[in-house]
Amino acid sequence: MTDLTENLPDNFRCGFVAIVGRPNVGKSTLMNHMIGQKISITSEKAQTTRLRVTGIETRRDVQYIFVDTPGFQTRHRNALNDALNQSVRSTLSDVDCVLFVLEAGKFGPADLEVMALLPKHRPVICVINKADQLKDKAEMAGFLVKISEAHPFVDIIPVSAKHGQRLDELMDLITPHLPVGVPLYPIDMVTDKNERFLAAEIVREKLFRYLGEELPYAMNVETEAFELDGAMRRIHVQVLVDKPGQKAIVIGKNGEKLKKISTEARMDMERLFDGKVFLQVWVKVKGGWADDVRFLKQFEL
Ligand SMILES: Nc1nc2c(ncn2[C@@H]2O[C@H](COP(=O)(O)OP(=O)(O)OP(=O)(O)O)[C@@H](O)[C@H]2O)c(=O)[nH]1
Repeated sequence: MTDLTENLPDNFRCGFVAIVGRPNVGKSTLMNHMIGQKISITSEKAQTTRLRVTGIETRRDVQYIFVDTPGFQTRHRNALNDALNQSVRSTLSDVDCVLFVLEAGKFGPADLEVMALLPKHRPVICVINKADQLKDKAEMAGFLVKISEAHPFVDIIPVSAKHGQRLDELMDLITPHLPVGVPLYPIDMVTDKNERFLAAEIVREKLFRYLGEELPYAMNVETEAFELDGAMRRIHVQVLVDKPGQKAIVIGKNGEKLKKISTEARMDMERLFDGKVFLQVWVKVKGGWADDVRFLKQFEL
């Protein structure tokens, strides 16, 4: 274990940073690039981030602890989305600095809804992402003026998360807002999420990849069991959907879709965990006739 306090500069800073913004503005991409490693999953489709993911980046005199929040939901009102919105609110009141992410040239009703959640007593930096998509410099200048009038941001910075542009500058803007103090995490740690969490994230990423537009909106993925059997990891991941029809879509004809998803997920897990994995993926309908019939399809891989 790394000694956290050895050779630390006196003015070392450490604090929590929340990343908020409407779905698809690039929050996950931004965090991944700032911590230099892929932890949180990204996708072309909106709403891929269901759980808060913490990324940690430690530099010579600062430790940033990033909290990636789910997209604020306005279109689909249900219990899950209400809970997600509540989680955004409570995250924002707990952190030292908030990054409010927008997409260059776009500032619509969904952005305003998120903006309404921004805390008054916390520093908020406006990050204008996808700056690479806006070729016209004059357009960016006008956009910056419009945004600066919308909220008392402590800073506004255009970046490109995908291309890693101006991210070091952004991190320098965050630093003074973090309190002086020792690092809360070991300096070589990039995430506090364990293998159990990562297993579900990997299955979720495959579901997004292979279901595309057919993806059931209210899907939830959880690791139900995670056991070490010698050097082998035995992992059970459960996919919860709303309706029996959605279950059939996830499984596919003759179970082929789920088999493909499970196989690829297992291979990724074996690479990530550096060992053999026995993976079972279960699809379950919540709240319907199938609630008690837990089992639908099971694959031994
Ligand atoms: N051109 C361009 N595309 C980007 C940039 N940053 C992110 N993207 C793309 O935007 C899409 C959404 O990115 P995500 O990081 O998944 O967005 P998110 O805000 O975390 O999305 P949710 O999980 O739905 O809230 C992906 O296709 C990214 O590749 C950027 O700087 N430039």
